[in-house]
Amino acid sequence: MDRSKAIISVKNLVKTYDDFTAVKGISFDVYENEIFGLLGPNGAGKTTTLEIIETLRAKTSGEITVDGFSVDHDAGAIKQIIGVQLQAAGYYPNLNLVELMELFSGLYGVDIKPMDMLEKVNLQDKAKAKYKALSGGQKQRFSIATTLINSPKIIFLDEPTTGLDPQARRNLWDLISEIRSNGTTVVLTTHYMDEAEQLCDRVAFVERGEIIALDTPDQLIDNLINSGFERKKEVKKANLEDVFINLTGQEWREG
Ligand SMILES: Nc1ncnc2c1ncn2[C@@H]1O[C@H](COP(=O)(O)OP(=O)(O)OP(=O)(O)O)[C@@H](O)[C@H]1O
Repeated sequence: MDRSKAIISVKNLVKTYDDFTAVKGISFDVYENEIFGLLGPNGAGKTTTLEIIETLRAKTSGEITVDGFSVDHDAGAIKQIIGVQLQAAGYYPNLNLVELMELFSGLYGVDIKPMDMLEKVNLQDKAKAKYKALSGGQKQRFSIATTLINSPKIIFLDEPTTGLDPQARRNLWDLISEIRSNGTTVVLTTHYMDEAEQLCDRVAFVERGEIIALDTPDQLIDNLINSGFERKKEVKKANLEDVFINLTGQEWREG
């Protein structure tokens, strides 16, 4: 992560829906090549914020730049350098994964090798499968592959691991880390605190349209401990999820 360079800058972002204010003047930067998490309860305003940055939703007020481009004047340029997960409804049911990749690369106007994209997310064995025949984890991996088609500088992942089993989640964390290692900035939303702790360089807690904390997971935890907080119960060195992973193995096995 390069702290000297903000690749996304959000200043005083406000979004109102009729008389309801969903986002109440939030400001934050995302640094180049970090994994940045937006955390918070249902309805906090995470998806709204993401979609405004992605230029898919209009803001009410505030200023946003993405890699120096303004969402007000340069939405087209922003779309070229970001990767966004497509809605599953866009995955035509009669096409297999290779054919879908060909279709999407055509839409982006880029020339990619579909098998290379599928290999990036370890779905080469499913090249001829239809999307609906994939497991939950495989569907998510395919969806992440579609964000990489235009070799974006930044990808946005909205709850990438919701509904997945522990192995599939950990596999996806590895994939997201690998994407970052290859130089891509990642902005994600999640409800899972273990995910944020393991994966994110920095997290912003959003509640009722406001950012109530923003820092590295480590610093946020240290701040809490320094304030005198103590867990009521002694924590064991492993938890039930570790038992599950230990019993069932960690390899890719959702096929
Ligand atoms: N198109 C819309 N019209 C009216 N209200 C909306 C619209 N979209 C979102 N909202 C409201 O704005 C608030 C924020 O919604 P948003 O989807 O951004 O929350 P979220 O933090 O992503 O929640 P979740 O974790 O459930 O996905 C919610 O109260 C929601 O009902």
